[in-house]
Amino acid sequence: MTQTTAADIAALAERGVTILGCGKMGGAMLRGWLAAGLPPEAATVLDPAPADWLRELAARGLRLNPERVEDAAVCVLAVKPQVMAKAAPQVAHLAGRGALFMSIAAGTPISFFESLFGADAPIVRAMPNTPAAVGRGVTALIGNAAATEAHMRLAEALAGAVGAVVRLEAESQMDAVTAISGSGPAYVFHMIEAMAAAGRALDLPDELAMTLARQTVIGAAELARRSDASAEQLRRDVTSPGGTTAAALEVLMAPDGLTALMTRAAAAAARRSRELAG
Ligand SMILES: NC(=O)c1ccc[n+]([C@@H]2O[C@H](COP(=O)([O-])OP(=O)(O)OC[C@H]3O[C@@H](n4cnc5c(N)ncnc54)[C@H](O)[C@@H]3O)[C@@H](O)[C@H]2O)c1
Ligand code: PRO
Repeated sequence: MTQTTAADIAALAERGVTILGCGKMGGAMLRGWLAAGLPPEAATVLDPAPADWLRELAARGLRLNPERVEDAAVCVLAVKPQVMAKAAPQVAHLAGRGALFMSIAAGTPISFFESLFGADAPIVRAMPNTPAAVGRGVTALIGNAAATEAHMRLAEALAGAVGAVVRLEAESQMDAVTAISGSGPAYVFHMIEAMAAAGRALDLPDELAMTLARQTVIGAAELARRSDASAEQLRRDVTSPGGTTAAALEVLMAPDGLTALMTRAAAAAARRSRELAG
């Protein structure tokens, strides 16, 4: 894991960061960088349908859809995998300026970007997640052969400004990473929905069921964050022998319970990630 320093952000601010596609994920990362001290004028956004908050930031110095981007320390590629081939050529010239390319697109392999930008261009493939918007993301990354240790540190500085960072040993791990941490926040949000639905099935009113489910997930996550105890120990701490939790866990931890279901779900996500590679 890497910690981002104010000096890292200052270095990025010098040559700027360009974001190609600033929707949910690119936007979440940009929010985190701005909160970490990146000045708006150091950010350039290329997006044909920018959100209102980006237009507002443009009034405070952010460069929005300039005719041409002259330079960037880092160019973040954050469009959907399906539009990458159409969108990425507009920043290909930055390879000649020594920019580091950082793709967050699911499924899209480094080789795809090498064919666009050249194998000499430093390219980092990263998989962040949306809690980056509140500085609680986790990003896994790996570089191509042209990415030096300095490039990797730069990518880690950017990702580290919005949460934890892990370096992968092989690009082949990326499909599994995407299935666990990239898509994972959606599983947790669905857990809130599922718990609320279970509460309604037990005759709780809608709003009360949702409040209890949401606050329970928030509280459990915060406890997991602050505690040194393992997830297993934290689970045991809730579970009185012969009590209510034990009764529920007998269902959830059955051979066809949550682990089996989660394993199937993550396998489906990893399969889809491999398919997106084309
Ligand atoms: N959403 C997530 O949780 C998440 C997590 C990790 C990685 N990713 C990856 O991030 C990328 C973006 O996903 P998202 O969820 O933010 O999607 P999104 O649709 O919210 O954002 C994509 C943005 O790209 C813009 N765009 C479309 N065509 C463009 C073009 N030609 N040039 C520039 N911009 C263009 C769109 O206007 C939009 O704002 C995807 O590749 C996805 O795999 C997403
Ligand atoms: N969102 C993207 C998707 O669903 C990638 C991980 C999270 O494809």
